[in-house]
Amino acid sequence: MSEINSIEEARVKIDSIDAELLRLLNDRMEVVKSIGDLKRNSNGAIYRPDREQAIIQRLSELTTGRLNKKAIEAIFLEIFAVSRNIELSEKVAYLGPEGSFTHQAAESRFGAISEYIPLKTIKSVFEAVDTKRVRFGVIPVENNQEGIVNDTIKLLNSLDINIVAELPMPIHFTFGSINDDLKAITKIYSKDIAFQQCSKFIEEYFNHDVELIPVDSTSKAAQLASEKSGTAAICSPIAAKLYKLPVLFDNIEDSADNFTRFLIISDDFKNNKSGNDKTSILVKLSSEPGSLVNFLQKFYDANINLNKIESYPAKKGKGFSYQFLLEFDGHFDDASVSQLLADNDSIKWLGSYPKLC
Ligand SMILES: O=C(O)C(=O)C[C@]1(C(=O)O)C=C[C@@H](O)C=C1
Repeated sequence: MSEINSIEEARVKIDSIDAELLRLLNDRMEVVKSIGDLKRNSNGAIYRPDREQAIIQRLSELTTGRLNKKAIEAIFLEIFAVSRNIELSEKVAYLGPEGSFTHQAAESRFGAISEYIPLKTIKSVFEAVDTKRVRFGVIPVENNQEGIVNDTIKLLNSLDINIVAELPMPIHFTFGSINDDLKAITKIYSKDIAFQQCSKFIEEYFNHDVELIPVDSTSKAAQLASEKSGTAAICSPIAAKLYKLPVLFDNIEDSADNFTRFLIISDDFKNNKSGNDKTSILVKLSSEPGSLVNFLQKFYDANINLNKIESYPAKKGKGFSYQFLLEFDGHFDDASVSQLLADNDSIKWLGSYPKLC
């Protein structure tokens, strides 16, 4: 690229490149529209995380300039979200309220312009998907500090719903207030758990008396703090944005590795192989000596790498049997995986999807 000597000169260049980018993006969207028409005729799914991952992977291998995989992913996830809306606007339900971390996770995948429906419980998200009121649902499945979300597993077990994709997301809290002088703040709103997870920040930054007021959600906290001087909220970045609450500090949590894994769910959904996939299953095993060992032996024999195993007591008649959530490398369409899952009534396949964590 030729040398640039002034900001004005750089901006002329940027304007011309942007015009070219816009022309190319419009060309892309024409092709996307045709794919949408073809999918409508064949009743195909609009959202294909396997294809999106393959595109990002291909471009990351192709890149020679300043854009690394993370940057390519950030740009292209928004392009895909716009593409999907051009193909067909699909409704997405998530565990609300608006401004929750699940909302943030949903937006990170479905983009800013999708139609979102916040619902009060994980069960209502599953039901909205099950009754086809929405095409996709977004719910949390585990947090590295709090463990697995039992409701999610219970509902995956009882309904015919599949996992379409996983969304690992670091959980960062922000501190927002309409006062920029911390001494003026006498009340902080948030959820109990957020106070616990940000206790060092509160201790270090507030040596005067401050009242910690627990509310139902961090979005509610952001709303209250946006309305009243002398108050503040500990909330998600998206909640602060939603209620136009000025952010004074980002990432105020004690532990840098607070991390939640969300799932995107849909009914009757099967991804194609992306080349780096994970499969989740639920399996019921009788409580006899060796039943778990015998089952796990099959994974060893088939050379399949296990990522997770969690147990749940499952009530059955008078006694108890045991149910396990297993996650392992591979896709349903891999011969080794399909053989392992074949003809086994005690296994429920939950989904095969691109592995992101
Ligand atoms: O390839 C497809 O199936 C498309 O619909 C196109 C496209 C894209 O924009 O590239 C859009 C949505 C899908 O999730 C995957 C890819």
